[in-house]
Amino acid sequence: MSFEHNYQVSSNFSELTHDFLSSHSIPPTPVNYSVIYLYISNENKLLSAAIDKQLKQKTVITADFIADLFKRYVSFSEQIENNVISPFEKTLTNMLSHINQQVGNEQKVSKSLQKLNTILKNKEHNQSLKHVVSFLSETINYSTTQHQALSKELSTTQQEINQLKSKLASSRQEALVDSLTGLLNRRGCDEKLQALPFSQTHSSPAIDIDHFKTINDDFGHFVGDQVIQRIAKIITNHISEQDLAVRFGGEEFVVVIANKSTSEATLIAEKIRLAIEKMRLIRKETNAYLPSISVSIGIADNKNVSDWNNLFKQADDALYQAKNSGRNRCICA
Ligand SMILES: Nc1nc2c(ncn2[C@@H]2O[C@H](COP(=O)(O)OP(=O)(O)OP(=O)(O)O)[C@@H](O)[C@H]2O)c(=O)[nH]1
Repeated sequence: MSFEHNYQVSSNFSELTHDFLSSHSIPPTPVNYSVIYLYISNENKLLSAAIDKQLKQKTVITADFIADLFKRYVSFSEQIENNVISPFEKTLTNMLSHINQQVGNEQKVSKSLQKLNTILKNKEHNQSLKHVVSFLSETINYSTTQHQALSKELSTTQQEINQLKSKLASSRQEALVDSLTGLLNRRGCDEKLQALPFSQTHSSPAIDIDHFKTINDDFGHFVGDQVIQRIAKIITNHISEQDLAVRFGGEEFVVVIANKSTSEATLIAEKIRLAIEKMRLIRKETNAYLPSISVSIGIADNKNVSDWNNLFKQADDALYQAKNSGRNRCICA
């Protein structure tokens, strides 16, 4: 979906959107505006068909109906921001500056009329001119009040748009992060990797908790979750800001150590392994220590592979070897 209309076309769509909203008594909230703007510009055929059907059946277009369309057809946050919110925001900003300019002009005219009124006060004859001046003053003041109210409403909508934009930005951010550990999830990993040139030397330890099932079985899922969180923290404490720590699966983590060869990455991985081995966790309910926990780590670098997936595959193969040769160890591919 791309909007390559020039400003005039967008403004026309915007006006028609406003007309549609007011003729159906729908408040111009960002969500309602987005859906109806897409309908007016006919950029989303399915959405347009749904609204046309509703109109054909002469069914009232309700806020719930629009919210549902928004969820079904518009909820790709980047698309909404680029294709709907940003053009709307531009139009809104232009309208707001136009109206505020208008208010300024009206206030100047009103001041001049007040001066004229004071001069005319002392003149006996000129009654009809006095009437005209007073009529103009009233009209201008009324118009100023209307424009100020409109300006206030548009400013509120502008604030709502800013809130919506920051909500969209944080939900986009949330979609890239694992909620249990705060590490990147796979999607977040894919996105961050795009900024890391594969041509440089990078290494990747794949880390998997040993016998994690028994921790869940013996102490429950909640304790299992806490173990995952503590291990995630240990991993992040041992890597630098340019490196990536990813929760790759349930109890498996992948780290990308940027600009470092396998030998340097192995030193880091070994420190992580030892820190996890030393970690002592106490159960609050019983005050008893949990048995010590270990991880197995497989490490690979990108010397002989063509892409990130193959690098992770090599690290995973090395991890498999670490598991098979007794666990609680680091093995290089
Ligand atoms: N608490 C908790 N458990 C999880 C989560 N994700 C996966 N698991 C559990 O992790 C366990 C993984 O078990 P297995 O794949 O058998 O591996 P393991 O017991 O760690 O054994 P090895 O990897 O062979 O050492 C399963 O019991 C899953 O239910 C999670 O988010 N929280």
